[in-house]
Amino acid sequence: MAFLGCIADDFTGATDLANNLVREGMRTVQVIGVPAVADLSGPQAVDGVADADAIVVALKSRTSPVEEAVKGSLTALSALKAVGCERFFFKYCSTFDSTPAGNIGPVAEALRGELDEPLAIAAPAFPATGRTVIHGDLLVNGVPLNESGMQHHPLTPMTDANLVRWLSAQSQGNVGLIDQATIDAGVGAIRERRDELIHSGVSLAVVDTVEDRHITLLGAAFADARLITGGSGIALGLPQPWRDAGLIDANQQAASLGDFGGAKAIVAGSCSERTQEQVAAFAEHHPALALDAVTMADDADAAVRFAMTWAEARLDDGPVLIYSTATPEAVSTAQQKLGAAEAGALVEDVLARISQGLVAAGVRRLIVAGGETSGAVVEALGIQMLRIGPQIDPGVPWTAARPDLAIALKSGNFGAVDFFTRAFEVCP
Ligand SMILES: Nc1ncnc2c1ncn2[C@@H]1O[C@H](COP(=O)(O)OP(=O)(O)O)[C@@H](O)[C@H]1O
Ligand SMILES: O=C(O)[C@@H](O)C(=O)COP(=O)(O)O
Repeated sequence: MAFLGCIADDFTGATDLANNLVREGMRTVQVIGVPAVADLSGPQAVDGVADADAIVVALKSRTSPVEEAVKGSLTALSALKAVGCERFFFKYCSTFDSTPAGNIGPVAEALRGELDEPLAIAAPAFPATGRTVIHGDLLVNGVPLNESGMQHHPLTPMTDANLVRWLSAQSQGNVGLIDQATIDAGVGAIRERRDELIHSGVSLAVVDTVEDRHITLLGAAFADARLITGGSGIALGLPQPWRDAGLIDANQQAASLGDFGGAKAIVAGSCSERTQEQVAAFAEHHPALALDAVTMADDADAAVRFAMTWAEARLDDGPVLIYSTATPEAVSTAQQKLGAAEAGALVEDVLARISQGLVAAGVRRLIVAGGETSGAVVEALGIQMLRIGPQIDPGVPWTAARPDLAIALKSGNFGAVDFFTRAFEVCP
């Protein structure tokens, strides 16, 4: 019976979390969306659920209206409770992707209320990918979040690096901070600070995290919490204290995925700085097709047909890349013409239909870049569950979507610059 139930607000985030849990020796199943949650128990139960230590439910709730995000997350929580999970994890982005309206605060508060926990930590940092929190400020490779490129995100522009302020704007309750000095003072000091915050009426606490040792200390201090909220980094610190307390089994090996043949393709809808670099690096030596959002708006069907004709002529010769990845200036032009949400939805829809076409044309190893984009693609492909395989770079594993389809969901900002070529060398 699974011990840990996780609710992830997007699909790349869900595989990132599942990857870290697997690396820490927990048998982990990732299921897709609220419909799949209904299949967690009973005779139709998704394969692997019965033996899993952790279940990760991937939602696409990061940018949905607040009420929808809260409702979907509570539905996932009750399904996870129904299959016997005792601890819960709300996974959001290591760059805290959200708007001043939500959805991190409202979802965290709803889950905390439902679980009757007095306080939940907010722990987005993932030092292995360069995300740290110090004095409550989120840094990406040492640069404040609001200067890191994330201020230009098409859907969740992050214009303030201070998470206490950002999370307070989204929350009804009070938000506090557990700072680095307290964490360095050890588990006892962290727990004292937690109690102090609870007594002063704080219900969400941002935690500083600069190095991996902070993750270990926080994991030990909060191993008894029923709810953890954060990025996948904090999940690296939890399995060992749970094992020490006899709550989960000894270390398990991640299953290998087997062999995948067939054609290879990449679909990129992320406009993050790192994806822009990865697209440029790949396009230097491989076929790459850029799609323009404004042109798509004129005739989306024609854009899909054009991309498929282009891809089908090249798939036999090696991996191809189809991308809408664009500079902040190009994104802003498209958003002014179409509206930000409308442009995002249109591009996601076109890339999702192209992905369907690619799989129908024989692609068996598919990389998708971008969290929202991945959500749209996985939904269009009708995938219900992903089995986690080998890691390509921190936060991004290959997964098996079907016995004959390997898929890697890459967060916009994750992966080395040569990710798109190297991924196919790691591929099962
Ligand atoms: N050229 C473009 N113009 C406007 N919006 C775009 C363009 N390309 C992609 N988008 C949208 O930007 C959003 C990128 O978000 P996402 O896929 O989550 O990437 P990331 O992982 O970098 O956050 C998606 O909604 C996508 O459809
Ligand atoms: O925590 C992270 O950075 C990732 O797991 C994640 O959530 C990525 O989201 P996108 O950048 O939208 O892919």
